[in-house]
Amino acid sequence: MASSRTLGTFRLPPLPTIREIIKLFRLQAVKQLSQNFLLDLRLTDKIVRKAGNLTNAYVYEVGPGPGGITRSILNAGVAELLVVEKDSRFIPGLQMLSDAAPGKLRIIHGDVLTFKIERAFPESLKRQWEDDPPNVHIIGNLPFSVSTPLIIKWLENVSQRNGPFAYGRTRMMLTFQKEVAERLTATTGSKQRSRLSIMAQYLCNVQHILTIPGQAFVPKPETGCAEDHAGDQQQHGRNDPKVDGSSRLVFVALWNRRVQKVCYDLLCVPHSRY
Ligand SMILES: C[S@@+](CC[C@H](N)C(=O)[O-])C[C@H]1O[C@@H](n2cnc3c(N)ncnc32)[C@H](O)[C@@H]1O
Repeated sequence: MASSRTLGTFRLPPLPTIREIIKLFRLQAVKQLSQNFLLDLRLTDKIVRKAGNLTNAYVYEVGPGPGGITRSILNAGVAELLVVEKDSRFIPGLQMLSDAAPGKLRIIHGDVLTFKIERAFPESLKRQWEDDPPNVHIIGNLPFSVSTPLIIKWLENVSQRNGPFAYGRTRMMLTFQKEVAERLTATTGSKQRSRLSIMAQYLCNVQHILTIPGQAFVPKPETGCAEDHAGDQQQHGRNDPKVDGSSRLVFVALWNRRVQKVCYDLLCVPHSRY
């Protein structure tokens, strides 16, 4: 195994740009899979830097798509990056990245909602809940269509200390449409305060990290993509004709707290009611 110094200084060799990869493999975005890509590697580098020091880390990326964030994670000197992508069209482009970073990128063609990450990384990474967090991180520009069910599933996993949290207090850096991010971070008394705010903040320290304008994505997200949002409006009885959840996405970091008690009752509510 390479020394930590070598791992920390790894850089990918020159590669086709993400735009060229999209052209080469004809990767037009598919609306049903909430595909909105980040092509600017300076932006993806910035996002990945916000996840903290990833030197020698084990990282789980959700929905790598054409691989912008994936490249930035690999350049951060990780020990291993495991990506789970549902759309098979992206696999050849990711394979190209894997060839450029031998032994570092593991590609799973699968569904993040069912993939079992708890067995994917070495047992030796596991930490007690009360210890410092393990060197395991989750990063993802999440597809809108799965972001709410996924975060609810993961909060349930946090409360039960299983799934990605079988390693300990695994940290997460994830995108959400603006409205969901506002609910995740809403403080007591604010208009956006909801079950999701209470659950997330009971279990984790939740931080708004970065707002990304819609123009940074290709294609720019549309209102129709925000499937979660419809359920949200129903739940809160809001009738706001101008929904801008589509135009901005927000990266939110969730740092699991050392809470002792679980709040399982809250987690049993179907996701459409958060
Ligand atoms: C918003 S795009 C982000 C792509 C890329 N990470 C970026 O930032 O440019 C979401 C990605 O998640 C993938 N995806 C959608 N549903 C998924 C699922 N259930 N499991 C795994 N990947 C999924 C899509 O195919 C797409 O590549």
